[in-house]
Amino acid sequence: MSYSDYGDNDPIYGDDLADEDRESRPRLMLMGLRRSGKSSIQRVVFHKMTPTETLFLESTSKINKDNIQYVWDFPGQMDFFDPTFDTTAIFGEVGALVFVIDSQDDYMEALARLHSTVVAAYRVNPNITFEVFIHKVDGLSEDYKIDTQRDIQQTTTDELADAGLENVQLAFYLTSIYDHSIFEAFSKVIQKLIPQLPTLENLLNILCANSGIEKAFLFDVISKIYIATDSSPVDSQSYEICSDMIDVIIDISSIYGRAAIGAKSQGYLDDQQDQSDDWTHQQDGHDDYEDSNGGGHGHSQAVVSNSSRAGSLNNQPAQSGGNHEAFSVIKMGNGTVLYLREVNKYLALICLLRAETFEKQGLIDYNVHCFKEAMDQVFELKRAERTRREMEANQLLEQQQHNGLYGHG
Ligand SMILES: Nc1nc2c(ncn2[C@@H]2O[C@H](COP(=O)(O)OP(=O)(O)OP(=O)(O)O)[C@@H](O)[C@H]2O)c(=O)[nH]1
Repeated sequence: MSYSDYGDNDPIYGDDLADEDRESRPRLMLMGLRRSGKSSIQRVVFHKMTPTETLFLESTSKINKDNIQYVWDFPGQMDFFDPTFDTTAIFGEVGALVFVIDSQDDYMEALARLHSTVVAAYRVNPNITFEVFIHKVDGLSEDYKIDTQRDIQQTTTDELADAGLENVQLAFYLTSIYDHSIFEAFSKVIQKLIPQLPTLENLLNILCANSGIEKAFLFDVISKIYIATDSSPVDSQSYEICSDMIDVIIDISSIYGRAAIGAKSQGYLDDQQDQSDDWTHQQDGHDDYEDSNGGGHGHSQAVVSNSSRAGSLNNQPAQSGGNHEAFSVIKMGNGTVLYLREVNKYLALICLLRAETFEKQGLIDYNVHCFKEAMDQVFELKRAERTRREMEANQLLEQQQHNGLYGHG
């Protein structure tokens, strides 16, 4: 198993997903014209492919169901008006439909295709959330980006209104695989599909308010998508720095190992150590996480201190007992502190706070501990609910068998 694999487990719901739950997980569908960048997005976000490696991706010829991350990549040339295409089966189960538009190309054909896709999908399943990625914006100037987004947004909503679908909501994102924008956009898309989101946001709000934390993100460590954040506005820089912290911690763990990190190491990072934009991968067959080097964290003079007990953010297999306790603090030259604590095997809490606030570290540690307990309860409730449903189904079955026996008698 490579570091980038989740195995049969789920980053949000944990290790013990029932088959039924796995089936009913929200599906995310990537659609768009040929060469718009669908496979690249999937590979970069979920499989740690480097953006430059995507240059050699072959065209997708059949639906690529990425069961682990519940993302389906559709071939660009697929024609769902073909009578053999079962729209009910395809769109019926979908949570979000992400339509990718190549902004570096003439996008008129893509807009026509987007329109027909939305109309067809909405007819089958009005609960789908429609997300439009205006993609490959790395090649556009800032002004041109804004103009393109305005034009695409206007044309699409006008055409939908003309078709009598003014109630259909579309969200638009400017994305590129060459920076954080694709991860941020995916975070927002995934969050809409998590039923526990309001509870998680509330818990994060309470944590921030009681600990003087300025911003808190709950990250899926492997994909670096954040699945929840407190309700203060997200600025891209905060997201980027927290996302880069994951790279830093994984790098340091992989270089110095758990022993050194467990003994609370301290060191200085500077920009010079971070020349490479290239992410390299290692495998040891044990761990769930992928190593990555670099990632563009350009913040000079940061003091790093880590401690990790059985942490799966490092290169060692998690120890028995499930005590996932990777913990790390980075103090930056500008007086900001980054605080990371592993919540479970897949999720990490990363907070941004002022150095003065961090003087009360005991309070923050305690509040984070309470947050982790509350998180466990939220997902425990989901498991309990599932068990209850199973018991009810079994009882119903027994009842029916019982009645059947009487009927025959
Ligand atoms: N500049 C730039 N190029 C990108 C970006 N994303 C993807 N590409 C390039 O676009 C080309 C097509 O990408 P694919 O991922 O194969 O496109 P696709 O939509 O899956 O294509 P089909 O499988 O034919 O449907 C590749 O050469 C990628 O490197 C991006 O954000 N910026």
